[in-house]
Amino acid sequence: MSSGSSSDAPAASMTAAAPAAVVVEEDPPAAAAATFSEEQEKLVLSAWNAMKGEPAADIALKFFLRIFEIAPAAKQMFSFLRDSGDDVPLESHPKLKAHAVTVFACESATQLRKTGDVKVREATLRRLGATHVKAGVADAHFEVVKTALLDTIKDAVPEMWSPEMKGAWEEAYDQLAAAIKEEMKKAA
Ligand code: HEM
Repeated sequence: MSSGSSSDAPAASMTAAAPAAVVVEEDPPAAAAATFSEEQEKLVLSAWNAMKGEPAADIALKFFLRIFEIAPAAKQMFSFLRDSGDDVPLESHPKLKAHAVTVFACESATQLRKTGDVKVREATLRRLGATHVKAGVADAHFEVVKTALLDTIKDAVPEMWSPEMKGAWEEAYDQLAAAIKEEMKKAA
Protein backbone atom coordinates (compact mmCIF):
# COMPACT_ATOMS: atom_id res chain seq x y z
CA MET A 1 0.00 0.00 0.00
CA SER A 2 1.28 3.46 -0.71
CA SER A 3 2.26 5.77 2.08
CA GLY A 4 -0.66 8.05 2.69
CA SER A 5 -0.41 9.82 -0.62
CA SER A 6 -3.73 10.71 -2.16
CA SER A 7 -4.87 12.39 -5.29
CA ASP A 8 -5.54 15.44 -3.15
CA ALA A 9 -2.05 15.53 -1.67
CA PRO A 10 0.26 18.40 -2.56
CA ALA A 11 2.43 17.57 -5.52
CA ALA A 12 5.88 17.30 -3.96
CA SER A 13 4.96 15.71 -0.65
CA MET A 14 6.26 12.23 -1.43
CA THR A 15 9.73 10.91 -1.28
CA ALA A 16 10.79 8.29 -3.77
CA ALA A 17 10.10 4.76 -2.60
CA ALA A 18 12.77 2.16 -3.17
CA PRO A 19 11.85 0.05 -6.18
CA ALA A 20 11.75 -3.09 -4.05
CA ALA A 21 9.25 -5.00 -6.12
CA VAL A 22 10.32 -3.83 -9.54
CA VAL A 23 11.98 -6.71 -11.27
CA VAL A 24 14.03 -6.47 -14.38
CA GLU A 25 13.06 -9.43 -16.56
CA GLU A 26 16.51 -10.96 -16.58
CA ASP A 27 16.52 -11.31 -12.80
CA PRO A 28 15.63 -14.67 -11.29
CA PRO A 29 12.09 -14.76 -9.86
CA ALA A 30 13.49 -15.30 -6.36
CA ALA A 31 14.76 -11.71 -6.38
CA ALA A 32 11.23 -10.38 -6.50
CA ALA A 33 9.70 -8.94 -3.37
CA ALA A 34 6.02 -9.23 -4.15
CA THR A 35 4.41 -6.20 -2.54
CA PHE A 36 1.88 -5.88 -5.31
CA SER A 37 -0.82 -8.38 -4.39
CA GLU A 38 -2.96 -10.48 -6.67
CA GLU A 39 -6.00 -8.55 -5.43
CA GLN A 40 -4.37 -5.29 -6.38
CA GLU A 41 -3.48 -6.62 -9.79
CA LYS A 42 -7.11 -7.67 -10.29
CA LEU A 43 -8.34 -4.22 -9.30
CA VAL A 44 -5.99 -2.48 -11.70
CA LEU A 45 -6.88 -4.85 -14.50
CA SER A 46 -10.62 -4.55 -13.91
CA ALA A 47 -10.43 -0.76 -14.17
CA TRP A 48 -8.19 -1.04 -17.20
CA ASN A 49 -10.62 -3.42 -18.90
CA ALA A 50 -13.54 -1.12 -18.14
CA MET A 51 -11.64 1.78 -19.72
CA LYS A 52 -10.43 -0.18 -22.71
CA GLY A 53 -11.88 0.07 -26.17
CA GLU A 54 -13.02 3.00 -28.21
CA PRO A 55 -12.91 5.74 -25.55
CA ALA A 56 -9.50 4.69 -24.23
CA ALA A 57 -7.66 7.31 -26.28
CA ASP A 58 -10.02 9.99 -25.00
CA ILE A 59 -9.46 8.91 -21.42
CA ALA A 60 -5.72 8.94 -21.97
CA LEU A 61 -5.98 12.38 -23.50
CA LYS A 62 -7.97 13.64 -20.52
CA PHE A 63 -5.19 12.29 -18.34
CA PHE A 64 -2.66 14.44 -20.15
CA LEU A 65 -4.85 17.52 -20.13
CA ARG A 66 -5.20 17.05 -16.37
CA ILE A 67 -1.40 16.99 -16.03
CA PHE A 68 -1.18 20.35 -17.77
CA GLU A 69 -4.05 21.71 -15.71
CA ILE A 70 -2.13 20.89 -12.52
CA ALA A 71 1.25 21.90 -13.92
CA PRO A 72 0.97 24.12 -17.03
CA ALA A 73 4.75 24.53 -17.16
CA ALA A 74 5.09 20.80 -17.89
CA LYS A 75 4.05 21.55 -21.47
CA GLN A 76 7.48 23.03 -22.09
CA MET A 77 9.07 19.64 -21.58
CA PHE A 78 7.34 18.04 -24.50
CA SER A 79 9.34 18.68 -27.65
CA PHE A 80 6.35 18.27 -29.93
CA LEU A 81 4.33 20.85 -27.99
CA ARG A 82 7.21 23.31 -27.87
CA ASP A 83 7.75 22.99 -31.59
CA SER A 84 4.14 23.55 -32.60
CA GLY A 85 3.66 26.62 -30.41
CA ASP A 86 0.07 27.61 -29.72
CA ASP A 87 -1.17 26.95 -33.23
CA VAL A 88 -2.43 23.46 -32.59
CA PRO A 89 -5.10 23.03 -29.92
CA LEU A 90 -3.92 20.61 -27.27
CA GLU A 91 -6.95 18.38 -27.66
CA SER A 92 -6.25 17.57 -31.25
CA HIS A 93 -2.52 17.16 -31.12
CA PRO A 94 -1.82 13.73 -32.60
CA LYS A 95 1.55 13.28 -30.94
CA LEU A 96 0.21 14.26 -27.56
CA LYS A 97 -2.60 11.80 -27.98
CA ALA A 98 -0.20 9.06 -28.98
CA HIS A 99 2.02 9.83 -26.01
CA ALA A 100 -0.89 9.84 -23.59
CA VAL A 101 -1.92 6.43 -24.80
CA THR A 102 1.63 5.14 -24.48
CA VAL A 103 1.97 6.25 -20.88
CA PHE A 104 -1.37 4.70 -20.03
CA ALA A 105 -0.62 1.48 -21.84
CA CYS A 106 2.82 1.27 -20.30
CA GLU A 107 1.36 1.64 -16.83
CA SER A 108 -1.22 -1.02 -17.48
CA ALA A 109 1.04 -3.46 -19.27
CA THR A 110 3.17 -3.77 -16.18
CA GLN A 111 0.23 -5.39 -14.44
CA LEU A 112 -0.20 -8.17 -16.92
CA ARG A 113 2.38 -10.37 -15.26
CA LYS A 114 1.00 -13.46 -13.62
CA THR A 115 3.18 -13.15 -10.54
CA GLY A 116 1.73 -9.82 -9.49
CA ASP A 117 5.12 -8.16 -9.57
CA VAL A 118 5.65 -5.09 -11.64
CA LYS A 119 8.09 -6.12 -14.31
CA VAL A 120 9.70 -3.87 -16.84
CA ARG A 121 12.07 -4.94 -19.56
CA GLU A 122 15.56 -3.69 -18.88
CA ALA A 123 15.94 -2.05 -22.28
CA THR A 124 12.59 -0.28 -21.91
CA LEU A 125 13.53 0.97 -18.48
CA ARG A 126 16.88 2.23 -19.67
CA ARG A 127 15.26 4.07 -22.54
CA LEU A 128 12.63 5.59 -20.25
CA GLY A 129 15.35 6.75 -17.86
CA ALA A 130 17.28 8.45 -20.62
CA THR A 131 14.19 10.04 -22.22
CA HIS A 132 13.00 11.53 -18.98
CA VAL A 133 16.40 12.88 -17.94
CA LYS A 134 16.76 14.49 -21.33
CA ALA A 135 13.29 16.03 -21.06
CA GLY A 136 14.17 17.57 -17.67
CA VAL A 137 11.62 15.56 -15.68
CA ALA A 138 12.02 15.94 -11.88
CA ASP A 139 10.68 13.95 -8.93
CA ALA A 140 7.84 16.41 -8.31
CA HIS A 141 6.56 15.83 -11.84
CA PHE A 142 5.99 12.20 -11.00
CA GLU A 143 3.62 13.31 -8.26
CA VAL A 144 1.73 15.52 -10.69
CA VAL A 145 1.39 12.66 -13.13
CA LYS A 146 0.28 10.35 -10.34
CA THR A 147 -2.43 12.76 -9.22
CA ALA A 148 -3.59 13.21 -12.81
CA LEU A 149 -3.64 9.45 -13.35
CA LEU A 150 -5.73 8.77 -10.23
CA ASP A 151 -8.12 11.63 -11.03
CA THR A 152 -8.59 10.34 -14.55
CA ILE A 153 -9.34 6.78 -13.52
CA LYS A 154 -11.73 7.96 -10.83
CA ASP A 155 -13.57 10.03 -13.45
CA ALA A 156 -13.60 7.22 -15.99
CA VAL A 157 -14.91 4.46 -13.73
CA PRO A 158 -16.59 6.20 -10.76
CA GLU A 159 -18.72 3.14 -9.97
CA MET A 160 -15.58 1.02 -9.50
CA TRP A 161 -13.63 3.56 -7.49
CA SER A 162 -12.79 2.61 -3.90
CA PRO A 163 -9.92 3.08 -1.45
CA GLU A 164 -8.65 -0.35 -2.48
CA MET A 165 -8.81 0.51 -6.18
CA LYS A 166 -6.95 3.74 -5.51
CA GLY A 167 -4.34 1.93 -3.43
CA ALA A 168 -3.75 -0.62 -6.16
CA TRP A 169 -3.15 2.01 -8.84
CA GLU A 170 -0.96 4.01 -6.47
CA GLU A 171 1.16 0.97 -5.74
CA ALA A 172 1.53 0.09 -9.40
CA TYR A 173 2.39 3.65 -10.35
CA ASP A 174 4.80 4.16 -7.45
CA GLN A 175 6.73 1.04 -8.34
CA LEU A 176 7.00 1.95 -11.98
CA ALA A 177 7.92 5.56 -11.17
CA ALA A 178 10.57 4.40 -8.67
CA ALA A 179 12.11 2.15 -11.32
CA ILE A 180 12.18 4.98 -13.87
CA LYS A 181 13.67 7.37 -11.29
CA GLU A 182 16.42 4.86 -10.51
CA GLU A 183 17.27 4.67 -14.20
CA MET A 184 17.18 8.44 -14.42
CA LYS A 185 19.82 8.65 -11.69
CA LYS A 186 22.06 6.31 -13.66
CA ALA A 187 21.46 8.21 -16.89
CA ALA A 188 22.01 11.68 -15.37
C1 HEM B 1 5.43 6.08 -14.54
C2 HEM B 1 5.40 7.24 -15.18
C3 HEM B 1 5.73 7.46 -16.64
C4 HEM B 1 5.71 6.61 -17.70
C5 HEM B 1 5.32 5.15 -17.74
C6 HEM B 1 6.13 7.38 -18.87
C7 HEM B 1 6.24 6.87 -20.16
C8 HEM B 1 6.81 7.55 -21.23
C9 HEM B 1 7.04 6.99 -22.53
C10 HEM B 1 6.68 5.57 -22.93
C11 HEM B 1 7.61 7.95 -23.30
C12 HEM B 1 7.99 7.83 -24.78
C13 HEM B 1 9.46 7.90 -25.00
C14 HEM B 1 10.23 6.66 -24.65
O1 HEM B 1 9.71 5.57 -24.83
O2 HEM B 1 11.38 6.78 -24.23
C15 HEM B 1 7.76 9.13 -22.48
C16 HEM B 1 8.31 10.32 -22.89
C17 HEM B 1 8.23 11.50 -22.17
N1 HEM B 1 7.69 11.64 -20.92
FE1 HEM B 1 7.02 10.16 -19.71
N2 HEM B 1 6.37 8.67 -18.49
C18 HEM B 1 6.15 8.75 -17.14
C19 HEM B 1 6.28 9.88 -16.37
C20 HEM B 1 6.53 11.14 -16.86
C21 HEM B 1 6.53 12.35 -16.08
C22 HEM B 1 6.29 12.42 -14.57
C23 HEM B 1 6.78 13.38 -16.93
C24 HEM B 1 6.83 14.85 -16.58
C25 HEM B 1 5.79 15.62 -16.76
C26 HEM B 1 6.98 12.81 -18.25
C27 HEM B 1 7.32 13.51 -19.37
C28 HEM B 1 7.76 12.96 -20.56
C29 HEM B 1 8.37 13.73 -21.65
C30 HEM B 1 8.62 15.23 -21.65
C31 HEM B 1 8.68 12.81 -22.67
C32 HEM B 1 9.33 13.13 -24.01
C33 HEM B 1 8.27 13.57 -24.98
C34 HEM B 1 8.88 14.16 -26.24
O3 HEM B 1 9.33 15.30 -26.19
O4 HEM B 1 8.88 13.46 -27.26
N3 HEM B 1 6.81 11.46 -18.16
N4 HEM B 1 7.25 8.87 -21.23
